Formats: sequence, structure tokens, C-alpha cells
Amino acid sequence: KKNKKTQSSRKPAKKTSKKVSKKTSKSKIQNTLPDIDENFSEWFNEIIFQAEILDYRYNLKGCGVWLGYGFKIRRKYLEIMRDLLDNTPIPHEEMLFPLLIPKDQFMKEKETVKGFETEVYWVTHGGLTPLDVKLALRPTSETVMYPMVAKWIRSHQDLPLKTYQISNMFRFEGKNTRPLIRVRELTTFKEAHTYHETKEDCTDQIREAVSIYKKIFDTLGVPYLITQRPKWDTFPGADYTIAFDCIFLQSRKALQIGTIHNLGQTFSKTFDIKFETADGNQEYVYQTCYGISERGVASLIAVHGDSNGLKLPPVVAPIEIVIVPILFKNKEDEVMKVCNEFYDKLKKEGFKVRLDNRKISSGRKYFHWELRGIPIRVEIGPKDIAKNQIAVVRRDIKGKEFVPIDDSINYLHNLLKDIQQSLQKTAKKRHDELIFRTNDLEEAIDFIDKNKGIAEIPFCGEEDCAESIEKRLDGLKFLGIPERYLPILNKRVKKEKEIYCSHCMK
Ligand SMILES: Nc1ncnc2c1ncn2[C@@H]1O[C@H](COS(=O)(=O)NC(=O)[C@@H](N)CS)[C@@H](O)[C@H]1O
Repeated sequence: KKNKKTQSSRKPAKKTSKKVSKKTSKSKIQNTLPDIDENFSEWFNEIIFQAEILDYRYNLKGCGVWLGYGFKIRRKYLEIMRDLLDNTPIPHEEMLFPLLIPKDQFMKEKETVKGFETEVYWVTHGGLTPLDVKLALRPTSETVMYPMVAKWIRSHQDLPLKTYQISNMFRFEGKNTRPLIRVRELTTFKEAHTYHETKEDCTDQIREAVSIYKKIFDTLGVPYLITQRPKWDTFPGADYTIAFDCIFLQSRKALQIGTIHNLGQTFSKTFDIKFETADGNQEYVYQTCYGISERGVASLIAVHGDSNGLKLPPVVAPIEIVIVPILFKNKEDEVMKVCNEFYDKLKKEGFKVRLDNRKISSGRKYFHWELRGIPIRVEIGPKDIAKNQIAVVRRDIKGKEFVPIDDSINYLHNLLKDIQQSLQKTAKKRHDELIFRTNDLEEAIDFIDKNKGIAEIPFCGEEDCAESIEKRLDGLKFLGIPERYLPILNKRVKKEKEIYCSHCMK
């Protein structure tokens, strides 16, 4: 049974006081992680601390420190994003814009003001000098970028223009903040902003954005649900919002992990972003913007983790393979020699490999790397050397395989691919089991009442209908219209036989 006493993530993890004897089996090494199924939110707070992802004890609510190991995961996450955005057929250009927004400029677009007035931070002084114009800390960068873009775009030859920036954002989240999930300083915010000649080009860009987000989350093995948000949940100033949600197995709540907005011409009219068309007329550009944040890392942790810690997909893991020498008296030198040689071999092969030669028991090493979700552990001891083999243990599925050293490179390459796919498949299967489809509203409410998760029901799309349905169950919230019913994402939308809203029967 797991040690139920869990360390509050407020205190540094206590070093186990008693001497851990050589032959300690893992169970005696205090795994202080809460059980992921019994107490997911405690597990989540503990794992990001114990696996050295984030230290969230900074004395400002909603702000935390990316620690070394977490920073490497974050860097891989951003690398995946940049590789995709920099290599679209018409590449996105990465840029960097100012953080501070003069008040009048921020207030120019009325929807943004309405949508963000409760969340925006203001700077009022420069040193001891009160500022004559208050400055907003960017909660998102439409009002920062668009006055500049208006200077850049003149002609249809300047279009399409695709840009993005990766920076920090500030949102005064009133609700309870949570590390990586609901923060006040968003530290890993990628926002793409694109500018187009026509409405059709804009819709094509929405499709490209959807495919980029699919690739990002597929690479992380993170399952998702794509919906078009209802009108009342659309990004301020956007014509419509397409959202990616990930349902966490344990909490069975959907987390919005990415959003794609078709801004139409609302912002270009406000910020006068015009271009000369091929036939010499002046026209406002059509725009999209799409944003993703550290929630990608949160979902990666949540969907793959277990009560022993993280399970990292190899693509994003800072270390893919850790070698643990199995040392016996008078055999240390021989074993270390073989381990060092094997390490060099893997390094030369391009694996992200670590040789753990710390002076602690192998049991403690197993626990240390399992907690950090390293995909593969290789054990080499005297017996393995005698048989010219290695012992291979994968993090995601229990078991140990013995592999001849000479076949090990191929075996390990294939095993990493297998782990990547199996993590994604397992997560997707569990995720999709949480989505229940029915035509009957009572059945849907009953399912959610019993299982939480998501139910799909026929719905007319009207807000008053949604409100009366949401009142039926505490916490019930409309996500939106599923992808397969969206004409912009599906050439042929499934023609359902006559179906009526399961509430108003329209
Ligand atoms: N407080 C927060 N903490 C962590 N992630 C957040 C927070 N608020 C929003 N996000 C993430 O950021 C994504 C984009 O935010 S957004 O408001 O929907 N869209 C924008 O800001 C647009 N300007 C996209 S460029 C959301 O889909 C959500 O995944």
C-alpha cells in the first residue's frame, strides 16, 4: 500500500532519516506520492515538486519557478511547437513584442476590454514617478501587435503574414490558481497571429492551426476533444473559437489546452489594418490567432502519470534511457567498465542517455528515475555480463526483458518507438471512454451525475437552452459543437437524420 502520509508540497521533501540499507526493496523507500486515483490534485501538486518540474512556493500566488528537469521538458515542448510553426508551407515568423500596453491602446478594442478588464494587471508608476498613462501587462497580445502590423501591411503582396511569439502573459485569475493549469503569470504562452486577404484564406488558416495543434498534442501523447465553443464562450472579439480540451481521467474534468480563434475583420477595423487589393481597392485584412500554454505540460503529466510518478513520452523526455549498474562486492570495476562502454555506445548512437553511478542503492535509483518518468531503464550486473546481455525495464508497462548486447541498439530504438505509441494509444482509449453519446438529455445528465466526463447530446445552440440544462447539474458546462459536425473542419458533415434539441426539442 502506498504510504498515505503525503508531504505537503509547501515543505521541501524530507530526506528519509533512517539509513537505507543496501538491500532495500522499493517498497521500503518511502514513496510519498499520493495515490493518483484517490487524490489527483494532491498527486499533481506533489509530482511537479518531487520530480523537480516546478517549485511553486514563490511568495506570489499564481507564480512559480521552472526547475532544471521541468525546464528541459518545457524546452522540448517549445521545440516541437517551433518545428511545426517554422515549417508550415508559408512559414510562421517568430517575433517578440513589448510586454507593456498604454491604457488607451489596450482599451481600443471594446470586446477585449470587456473580456479582460477583470484579469489585466496595471503598471502605474515608473520608480517614484506616477505614470501619466497607465500601462497594462499583456494578458494576450492583440492590442500590442496590431498597431505595429498596421504599419507593416500595405498591399495584398504582403499577405498572408503569419507570426507568432512565445513569451509570458499576465492574467489576474480570480479563481483558485493551480501550477501549470491556472497561473497568473503564464510563462509558456505561444500565440500565433495571422493576416489574410480573404475570408476563405482565413478559414484555411484555421484548418492549418487545427492540424498544428493535433500534431503537438499527438507528439505529447495527449488525447483531446475538438469543439467549436458556444457563442457565449467565444474569445472576446472573435467570430468563433475552436477549442482543444483534454479530459483528465481522475478529475474527469475537461481542461482547455489550446484555442484557435477566427477574428474575422473585427480587430483589423479597430486597428485599421488595411491593404490594397490586386484591383486597387482598400480592404481590411481577415485574421486568426491561436494560443497554447503550459497546460500542454500539465496534460502530459496528468494523462500519462501513475502513482509512482511521471511517464514521459520519449520525444519529450530529457533522458530516454538510464543505465543502472548492479554492483556486487569485488565486481564493481568490471561492471562499471562495461556500463561506461555501453553508455558511450548509446551516446554515440544519439540516445538521450544517463549513467547513474551515484553511490546509492540500485533500489533508490529505480525509484528516482521512475518518479521522473524515464522511459527505459537498463540494468547491467555481473550475471548480465557473463551472458553478454542487458536487462531492460520500460517505465510504462511492468516487466523486464533480457537482450543480447549485440542486438541492444536496434532493440532500444524500436522500444522507444513502441513506448511513444503505446502511451498515446492508452491515454486516448481511456480518454474516449469518458465521452458518452446519447440523444436523451436525461440519460446524459444521469451519465455525468454518475461518472462526470463528457456527454454528447443534440443541442440547438441557444444560450437560454444551455443555461437551463447547465442548471440541472452542479458543474455542468457546455463545451461546444464536436469536430465532426463542423463544416469548416469537415468537407462532408455527417447528415444526421432529423434530430431535435434534447431540451427545447427545436
Ligand atoms: N491562467 C491560465 N493558465 C494557464 N493557461 C491558460 C490560462 N489562461 C488561458 N490559458 C491557456 O491559453 C490558451 C489561449 O488563451 S486564450 O485566451 O484562449 N486565447 C488567447 O489568448 C488568444 N490571444 C490566442 S493567441 C487557452 O486555450 C488556455 O489553454
